[in-house]
Amino acid sequence: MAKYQLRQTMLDILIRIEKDKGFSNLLLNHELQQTDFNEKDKRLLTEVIYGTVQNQITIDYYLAQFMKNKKKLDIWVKQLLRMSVYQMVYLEKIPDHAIVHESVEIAKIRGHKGTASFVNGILRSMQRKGVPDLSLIANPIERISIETSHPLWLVERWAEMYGIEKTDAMCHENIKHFPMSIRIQPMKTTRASVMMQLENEGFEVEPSSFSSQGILIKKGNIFQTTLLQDGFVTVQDQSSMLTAESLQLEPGMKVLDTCSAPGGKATHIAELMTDQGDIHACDLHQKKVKLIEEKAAILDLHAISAFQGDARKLDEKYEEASFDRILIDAPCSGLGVINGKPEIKYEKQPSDIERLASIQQDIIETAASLLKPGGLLIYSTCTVDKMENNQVVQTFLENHPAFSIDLTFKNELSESLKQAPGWSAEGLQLFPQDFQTDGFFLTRIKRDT
Ligand SMILES: C[S@@+](CC[C@H](N)C(=O)[O-])C[C@H]1O[C@@H](n2cnc3c(N)ncnc32)[C@H](O)[C@@H]1O
Repeated sequence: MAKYQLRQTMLDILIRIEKDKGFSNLLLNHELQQTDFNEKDKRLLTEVIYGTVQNQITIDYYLAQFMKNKKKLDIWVKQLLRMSVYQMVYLEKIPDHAIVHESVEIAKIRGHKGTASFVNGILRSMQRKGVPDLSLIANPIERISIETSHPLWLVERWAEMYGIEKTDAMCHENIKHFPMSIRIQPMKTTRASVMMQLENEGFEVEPSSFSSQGILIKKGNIFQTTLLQDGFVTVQDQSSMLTAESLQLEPGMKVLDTCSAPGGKATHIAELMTDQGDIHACDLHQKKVKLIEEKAAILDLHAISAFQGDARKLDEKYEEASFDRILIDAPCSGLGVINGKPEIKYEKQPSDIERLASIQQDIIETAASLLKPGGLLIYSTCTVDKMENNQVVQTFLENHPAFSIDLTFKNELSESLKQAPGWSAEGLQLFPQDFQTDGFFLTRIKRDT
């Protein structure tokens, strides 16, 4: 193995995340499959990559205190400094002198003596002087932004929409470690037997209160079992399980899933219909249609037919009032999944939210016409933003008196969800801090006539 291989790999991944705007989880999974690092090193690699990206604004604030000359750094130098600071400030297990030594050696290999001494100077002064106390930042918006590494515009936007306290809690939750959740395939196994198997293998698990198929994994790595590849379980955030759970599905129904890839919710729909019925799963991108098919195949589900299509034009493919149930799990800014995909918070701009809200509006306008009278439609997103959630739904209802919000789905949920703080006249906004799930919005709409 080449010298400093682990840190060099960390650095290469961080450079790619910044250059290619790649998703850290995808790049990391790919890398972990390629390398022959031992489990301990793989864990450290994961921790440093996520931690460095997750805390980037905080780290840059720390670094700025030690860089007199504000010259623009090469990407690799910037990322090397960031990952070194992450390890020095956030990880206790590695001594600072070892981190500084390795970083300086890597700087010598990748750059020249001058770069190495620049890196050495900054890291040694930080080691000597320590980092500034962020709680002393007087402006609360700025403090939250720097403490939790969320861009200022986003903190301002959330504070305006949800108040400063909720925003503070949400931003802090977004940088914590969340337990993962899985959904069992109930036609192949039971929740009790999967939980028992996992416990026997040393996992810590808990039943989910969101779905009778859900299991929370508090400790253990599900990817090291054969349960996923054998199609007994699939990974799904608990919040997402609420969509199919709230559709009042029955075997034999005709269902449309307008934005379906990679098929997490379509397969849940099929399971709740005991794989009997007609599930039309649409996605805009042909290559993603394959993902839906693969997920259905692995879970042994056959009632789903996946196809490429634009949800804004589905009225050209189907007659009005064709479906008993419709799910619109709309493309969105993803500001609810910052915890697992931290780069989202740096990449999204207010203009993206406006653009997406307009697409969401077009999708709901078209898809709703395909719902039968008496039928139910779920509109959901994995974002926390009123423009993409409450406003899209409100505008739709204003223009379509034949539809109304059916908040009775609240009564079908668990006691804890009934008490969720995010209920409004438009539906349920889950905040990450409420149940340690993705930030997620859903509502149920009924076609009355
Ligand atoms: C939030 S994801 C869906 C996740 C999926 N429902 C699941 O549970 O696995 C949104 C999906 O909408 C797709 N999409 C974006 N614009 C679309 C459009 N105009 N019509 C149909 N699908 C679209 C994206 O390709 C993406 O796969």
